[in-house]
Amino acid sequence: MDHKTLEHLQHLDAAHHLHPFNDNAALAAKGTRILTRGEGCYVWDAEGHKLLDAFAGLWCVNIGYGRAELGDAAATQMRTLAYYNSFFQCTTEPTIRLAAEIAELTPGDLNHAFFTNSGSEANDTILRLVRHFWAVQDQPRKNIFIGRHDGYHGTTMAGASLGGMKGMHKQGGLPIPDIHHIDPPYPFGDAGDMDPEEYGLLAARRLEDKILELGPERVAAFIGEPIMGAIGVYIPPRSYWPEIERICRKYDVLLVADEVICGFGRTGEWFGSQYFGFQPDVMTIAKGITSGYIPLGAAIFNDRVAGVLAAQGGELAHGCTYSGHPVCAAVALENLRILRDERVVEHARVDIAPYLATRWAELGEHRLVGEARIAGLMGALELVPDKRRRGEYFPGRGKVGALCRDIALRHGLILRATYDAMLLSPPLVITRLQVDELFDKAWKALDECAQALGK
Ligand SMILES: Cc1ncc(COP(=O)(O)O)c(CNc2cccc(C(=O)O)c2)c1O
Repeated sequence: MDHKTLEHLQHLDAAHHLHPFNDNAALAAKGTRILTRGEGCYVWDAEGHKLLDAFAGLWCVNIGYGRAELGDAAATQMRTLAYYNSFFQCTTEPTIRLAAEIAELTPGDLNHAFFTNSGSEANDTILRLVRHFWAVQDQPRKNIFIGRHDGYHGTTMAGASLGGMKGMHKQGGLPIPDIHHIDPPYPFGDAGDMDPEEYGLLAARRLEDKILELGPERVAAFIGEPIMGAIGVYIPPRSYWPEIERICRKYDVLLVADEVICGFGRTGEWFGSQYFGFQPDVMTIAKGITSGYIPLGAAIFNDRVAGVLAAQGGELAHGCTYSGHPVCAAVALENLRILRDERVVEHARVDIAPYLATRWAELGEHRLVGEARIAGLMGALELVPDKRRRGEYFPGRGKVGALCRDIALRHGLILRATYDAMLLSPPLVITRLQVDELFDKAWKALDECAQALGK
């Protein structure tokens, strides 16, 4: 793109486009980066920079960029039937086939899919339908949801309320009533010298304390990300989720796994609940179901919940115009075919994840890194002022993360920064050679960042 066109587009963007999760005034002054092309694990911007996208867009481009088969699937469906709804006792073939495929892929008896446009809407859906599930069984007061502080479940009123991000609650008077939070499992910042598995049990038992505080007869469900992504890839000890599941079963609290990030291979298993060995009653998905090529989300219910809603729930007063959109469903089916036929998840688990873990641990040797943690193909590097003093952060938490992210970009590497943690989430199709390239660029960025800090 020539410079004149780029400047003109940046001007139009500043004048007319409100970016999500951005300081739009600062961005308008700086001018937005414009991405123009993607291929495999790389994207190019309008100035011709080739960038290794170690964040897969936004946790989502699992099969990598440039897979024309998905565009072909969209075009074919669009030409045949670009849209029809699932409202008036009807639907479309790709929608049916996708619901059946999800039932096959998800663990246990998660056999019933309600389609949405996003992960946020999927979490809105489970809040409404789980409350309805208890109400039609004469327990309308069993309507409280428990989530985690710092959890992320989306940006809608319900999604942001189920999440525990205080900055989001401040904007819009959240959380909405009857949503409570417990502290998350964050070993690096919270476990001190505790044995990791002991810490996992301690963190899980916060849920039992909260249920007993509120009264089991009031608590409808617990929602959590198997690994908390947006806050900084908080990987719980192995003991955490089985204990959460035991507590939920003990008090008949539904267990909701938010698999928007962890789903479709991110951990090396198809789902994060399989990685940690627990069975959700309800699951929400988005991102990897289409590898980000087209918007799609879904709330998946087990036979118990779907059975009660069908038998006693009457007409479900809930749905979006595009629930089960045929073009989105057709693209998702092609995405899942590639994941399955090319054994992307298995290859990621068996070959790439172990190699990535080795190289990621080497980055943990850097003088700026307090902890390098990883599970499957999602990880974090905690940047600290002194790696010998655990739990001590840089002043103005987040500034160093932003600096390191910007330096990495100059080296042609995209990593996300949350506070002073550098987050990793590459396409699942990343090769060993590209992992080496990621390592080299990340090491250079850490060195330059350390030098800028006088370390
Ligand atoms: C666990 C989880 N649940 C729900 C959502 C909401 O999905 P939608 O965005 O499709 O409504 C998400 C989304 N995850 C998300 C969204 C935006 C930014 C970042 C970040 O890490 O900066 C992460 C997510 O990570």
